[in-house]
Amino acid sequence: MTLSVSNLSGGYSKQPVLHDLNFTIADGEIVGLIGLNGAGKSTTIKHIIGLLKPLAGEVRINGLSLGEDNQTYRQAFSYIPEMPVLYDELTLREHLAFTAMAYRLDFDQALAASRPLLEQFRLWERLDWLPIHFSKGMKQKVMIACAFMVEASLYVIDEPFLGLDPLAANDFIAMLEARKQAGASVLLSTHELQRAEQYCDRYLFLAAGHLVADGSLADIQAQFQMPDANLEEIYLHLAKESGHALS
Ligand SMILES: Nc1ncnc2c1ncn2[C@@H]1O[C@H](COP(=O)(O)OP(=O)(O)OP(=O)(O)O)[C@@H](O)[C@H]1O
Repeated sequence: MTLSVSNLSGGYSKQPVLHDLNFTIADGEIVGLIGLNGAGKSTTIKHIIGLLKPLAGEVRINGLSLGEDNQTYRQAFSYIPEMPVLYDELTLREHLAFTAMAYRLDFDQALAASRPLLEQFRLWERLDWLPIHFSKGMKQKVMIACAFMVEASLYVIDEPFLGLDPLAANDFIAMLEARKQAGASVLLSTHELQRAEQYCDRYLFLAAGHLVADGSLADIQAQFQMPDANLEEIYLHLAKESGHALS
């Protein structure tokens, strides 16, 4: 089991935003984290990556909690934030070198392994550019390139498609699938439900900090007795059923 979240309650103050979440992600699984604005997707992610401390419960990656072994825990996952976070004074090459250092990778080897991805993203010839010269989508690609330079057990990705053109979005999905084939797990928050159906094995539906569904499309269709509905239809139904309380 790559990720296990047990009885997690948490948030930004003593008042919890997340309420008793329980879920797991197996090796080689791509799981979509879904919910309306404010449902708690980013907050869940912040708990998994150790930016927030649980008020109750725990998160384990490969069986370890952050408190048990900080270094091993942090090196087991790679994270792509919702908004690109780049250092103005570092070039793309230096961003990659910085990532390699954080994960104790040999930079030349890691860069060589990342070359196909950087070429696909048309960044290979821009290794010495500074972020100020990159477009929004290019900045997002830099974040993806840094995250995928690492062969992590778990990729935690917050809204990856913001700013990506359709070609880059397809390339990105192909990358996720390649890592999945290699046994890695992915937890990815997204509002793009139609696209999520192409590549997610399972979905976690969050509503007002509660986990209201966890399963494959077939599981969720059965749970809500909507056998022919797609993910978006089920989601809209859920949102309306609860009088828009899913926020
Ligand atoms: N830094 C913060 N301090 C206090 N409360 C916060 C903070 N960030 C988010 N929240 C609150 O936590 C709740 C969940 O927010 P979160 O960002 O996790 O939602 P989300 O599902 O990721 O939404 P979106 O789809 O808009 O990105 C919301 O009520 C929000 O107001």
